Amino acid sequence: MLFRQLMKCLKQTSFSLSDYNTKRNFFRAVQLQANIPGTFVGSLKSIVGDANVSTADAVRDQHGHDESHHEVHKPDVVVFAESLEHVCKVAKLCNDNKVPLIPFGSGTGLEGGVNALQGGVSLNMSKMNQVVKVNAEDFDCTVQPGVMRIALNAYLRDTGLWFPIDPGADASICGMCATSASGTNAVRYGTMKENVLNLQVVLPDGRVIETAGKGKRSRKTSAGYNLTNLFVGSEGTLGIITEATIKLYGIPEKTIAAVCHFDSVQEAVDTVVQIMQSGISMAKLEFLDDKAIEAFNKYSKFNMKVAHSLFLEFHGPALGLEDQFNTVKELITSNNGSGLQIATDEDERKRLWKARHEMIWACTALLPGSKPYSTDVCVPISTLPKVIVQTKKWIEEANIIGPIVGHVGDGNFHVFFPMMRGDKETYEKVQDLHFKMGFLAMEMNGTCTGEHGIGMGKRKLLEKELGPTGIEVMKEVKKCFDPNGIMNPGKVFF
Ligand SMILES: Cc1cc2c(cc1C)N(C[C@H](O)[C@H](O)[C@H](O)COP(=O)(O)OP(=O)(O)OC[C@H]1O[C@@H](n3cnc4c(N)ncnc43)[C@H](O)[C@@H]1O)c1[nH]c(=O)[nH]c(=O)c1N2
Ligand SMILES: CC(C)C(=O)C(=O)O
Ligand SMILES: [Mn+2]
Repeated sequence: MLFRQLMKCLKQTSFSLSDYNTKRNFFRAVQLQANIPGTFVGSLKSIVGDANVSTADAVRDQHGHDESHHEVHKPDVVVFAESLEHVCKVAKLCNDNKVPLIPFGSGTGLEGGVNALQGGVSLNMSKMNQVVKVNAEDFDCTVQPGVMRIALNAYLRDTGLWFPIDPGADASICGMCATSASGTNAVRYGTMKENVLNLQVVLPDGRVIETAGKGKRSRKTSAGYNLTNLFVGSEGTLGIITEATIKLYGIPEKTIAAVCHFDSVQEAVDTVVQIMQSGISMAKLEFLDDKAIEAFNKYSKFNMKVAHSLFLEFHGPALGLEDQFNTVKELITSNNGSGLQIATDEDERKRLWKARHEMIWACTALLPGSKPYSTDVCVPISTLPKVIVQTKKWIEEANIIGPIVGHVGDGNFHVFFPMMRGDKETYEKVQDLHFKMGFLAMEMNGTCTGEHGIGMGKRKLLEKELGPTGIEVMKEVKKCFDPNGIMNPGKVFF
């Protein structure tokens, strides 16, 4: 009976929200904590030392969730790796005993990537935190998995270089590789996919590979399959990233930030589309709707006009930057934009962007005591006005709080839904909206996630996005790297 129910769930091609929830609960019911052999924890201790193994409830709890709304799933044990050798031996031990292994970067993910759905070992990489090498003359560097984005930029400051990919959160660079993170600067510098030159990866059986070949860091390669980008965005399901070689950039000579406002979403987003179509190389091009500006003002103590707004930033040599700015200014005016204000002063700019990066918390604060549920879709830029206008209509119809904030220069945007724990009615409305947005994005030839990944929250949407054959091929790829299915089980696919 159970088997038949399972097969029915799996075969269904179309689905509704209630099917999805039934399916989720069904899977949850059959998933037990990993059956860890009695001697297993002792073996872990003999590899990494007693002090680097914890079964304490608080530590397991901390490793059983990220910053998302997804419910906590604790690992059975947390291991802190201090070296490549530790990682290889722990992976092999887990593989030999068929125990789930979940890499843990800094736990800032937004789709439940680190949650231990089937228990097992959470492998915390934070103690491997050395910058291995900076090749300033080649604009690249190699880092261990525990190196954090802000620390790396502080380390690089004297070289005049920086790593611009900025998801707002202070995440680990290898965690950012694993989720293919991006954020506000992607419109100019790309995402992690465009910025990783090589990765050192430990496979579940303990073998080590460098995805572009040992020590390789050329800007271009057409040598064989692109294993590097197979691991970028793999969300800990194929192997453990133990080093990343990434591109660096010169700190821009001049930076101008600006803000302007619009009466309608359509005019604001039309302006974005026209700026992008004019070929101007924006560094940041962000949209905040009126509701988001309300939250922004309240949380970060600004006094901005409450209207649909664009936050813009230009990077470049002083020569020519003002011309670019003036062209953008004309486009803003021609779309009835108003209140254009510029910030060239560094402190002012930092305050503006800090407040932008805190929008998830600003929106959460609209409902005291709530937790954030965030969504993330990305569409071809010309379809963006239609998708945002429709999303806003759905939010209004559902009568829920849902400010819209986005990296619209990339066609990517989020809705932040503050949610009270246990508020089933709102949760169902939000789940429904998250599906509708995902489907609409796909209909417009976009994706259900531009930057937060699939994790545990978007597995069903991925099935729709790739279709059965696409999913089947992805599963075959996983099998090739991880035949025992120990790497972060239950993520990306069911
Ligand atoms: C306030 C705020 C704001 C934002 C974001 C988060 C928060 C809290 N994010 C999400 C952010 O990008 C994401 O949190 C990081 O890329 C994940 O890095 P962690 O080190 O925290 O990985 P974390 O520990 O959360 O792990 C994430 C996934 O990667 C895997 N993983 C981690 N380290 C690994 C390793 N060494 N090897 C293999 N797998 C590994 C994990 O198993 C998991 O599946 C985001 N993102 C974005 O793209 N744009 C944005 O604008 C934002 N904004
Ligand atoms: C969902 C959030 C945190 C985000 O990605 C952003 O603020 O851009
Ligand atoms: Mn974002």
